[in-house]
Amino acid sequence: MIGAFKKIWDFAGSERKNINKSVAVSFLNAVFHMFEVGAIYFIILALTEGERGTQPAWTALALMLVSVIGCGVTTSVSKMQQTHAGYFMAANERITIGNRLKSVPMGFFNENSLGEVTGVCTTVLGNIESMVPMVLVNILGGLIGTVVFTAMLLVFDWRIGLIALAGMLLYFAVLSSMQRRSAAIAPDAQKSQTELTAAVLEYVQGMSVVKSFHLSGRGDKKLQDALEYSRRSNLEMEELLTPYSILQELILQVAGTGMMLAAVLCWINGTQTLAGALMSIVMSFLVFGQIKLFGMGVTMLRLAASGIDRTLETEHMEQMDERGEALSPKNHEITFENVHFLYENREILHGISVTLPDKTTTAVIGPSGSGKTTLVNLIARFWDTDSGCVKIGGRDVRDYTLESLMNQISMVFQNVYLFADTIENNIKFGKPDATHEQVAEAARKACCDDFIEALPDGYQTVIGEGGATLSGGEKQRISIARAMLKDAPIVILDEATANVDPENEDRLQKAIEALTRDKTIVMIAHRLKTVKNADQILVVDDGRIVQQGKHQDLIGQPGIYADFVLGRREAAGWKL
Ligand SMILES: Nc1ncnc2c1ncn2[C@@H]1O[C@H](COP(=O)(O)OP(=O)(O)OP(=O)(O)O)[C@@H](O)[C@H]1O
Repeated sequence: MIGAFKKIWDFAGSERKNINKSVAVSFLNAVFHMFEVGAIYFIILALTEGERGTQPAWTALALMLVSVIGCGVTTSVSKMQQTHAGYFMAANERITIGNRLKSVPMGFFNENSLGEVTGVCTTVLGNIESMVPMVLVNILGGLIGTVVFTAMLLVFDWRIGLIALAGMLLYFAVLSSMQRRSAAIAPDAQKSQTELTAAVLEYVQGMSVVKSFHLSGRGDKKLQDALEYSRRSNLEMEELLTPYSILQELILQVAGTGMMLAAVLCWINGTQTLAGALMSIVMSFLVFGQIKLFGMGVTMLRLAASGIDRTLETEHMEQMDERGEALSPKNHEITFENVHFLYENREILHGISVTLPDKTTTAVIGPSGSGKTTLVNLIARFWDTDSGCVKIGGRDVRDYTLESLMNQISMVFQNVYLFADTIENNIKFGKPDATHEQVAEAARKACCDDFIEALPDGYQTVIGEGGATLSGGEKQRISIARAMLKDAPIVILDEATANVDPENEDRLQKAIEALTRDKTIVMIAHRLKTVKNADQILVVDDGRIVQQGKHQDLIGQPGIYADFVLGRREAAGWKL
């Protein structure tokens, strides 16, 4: 238990002071509860000793008032501190995880870990948020209450106090055995929760495929398995805990009944006054109420601790080596020096060496799966090379901090992701301090101002998650406006052709031309026109650059390029 406490304490970080305050205030709360006991004692005394008059009632009333007001104030202050501590503890951890995610290699997301991280950020941290501060207050408050009431009972009548003590020790013994056994399965219960979140997430994201293939019932096998796993592990937990809970309740009932019987017997044989006997009976209820509070806290402590373990596991995500400095190179020439790259154990790029001169356009072409995307993604350190290096302005990309590297690069993907936020904020994403005028200017250059202004709320229109409420071409142009506003000296572009109608395509082309003026451009090109106009064409095949040069050089050579252009070879996604 000490270990679990320490875990929570370490995890609380800067929120420790609020937890401290909350515990201190709940100690005060226990003190105010004592006033209640005092009030009951005065009343019992007055009733049993035949004291007439209103004095005992007034004293009891005064004590009750102090107790009620004190308890009310301390409970609300303690709850506020708990809510604050819980909320910020979880929020800070979510931010830490978010920051770490920015510098994990993209391979991390390959292994299906995204659902797991989502599960931790939602379910697990949600539990920690609501549970952790309450756990500490319950345990400490319950322990203090138990010790104080037992001590009072022992002073009051040691025989009845001993029965309470025996009941308490038995209760603790059962609790500790329950803890040991539940420790073994609590991590499994946590794991089943995160797996369920991951499965639900994947199911919802893939809903269009599920629907189009009429797969409901079969296509959701993963979800069914996750539900079954969650059901099984929760049931297992309940099956384990229920007998213990019954046994604990039984012990308290038997000890309580024993205390009552002892109180009556002591009164009958004249070794205890009637007031003393009645008071012992009242105290038996109070002391066991505090023990229950403690027991509940300890049960939750185990769950909270394993939730923290699960959360901390995500902090072990592989981080990209961050030895970099904040650099801003004078020129933006990109060089690949003998680059080898592997996905897991499969080598995809086999010793690529090439230079992309400053302020020129390089078109990368090649068959599907040849390694084009992998190659350009190495520039932005989506991955790190396995040997060799990529340089910008003569410096290895690993010499840059991720932030200063990303300041040099704008990326426009085919699959645009827009956030469920206003159009203005989506455009401002790469430059949050941009003014509205700058946003509108970027939108104008990206040829998307007309459709934005036609929307009822213009730039303040909130778009659906992933840009769901916009057409493919509109999303593309917003992402170009975003890159335009960022105005980075290197632009990496996956030229969009799919699902864009001719009118949109024309606008899209104009937007791209505006974006790429005077920049170093690397473009995975799909349009012959773009390829023809490029300063340099790289033909990638099976992870190697097999041809390099301008259109007029390559068209005359036998090889993939001429085959593509002259239609002798299938050119997926090309618009010739
Ligand atoms: N994240 C990944 N994990 C493992 N293998 C991958 C990953 N991404 C791509 N690959 C593999 O690496 C090879 C090169 O993929 P890449 O996406 O770079 O090709 P591409 O030329 O861009 O293809 P396309 O034109 O179809 O987009 C392919 O065989 C692909 O299966």
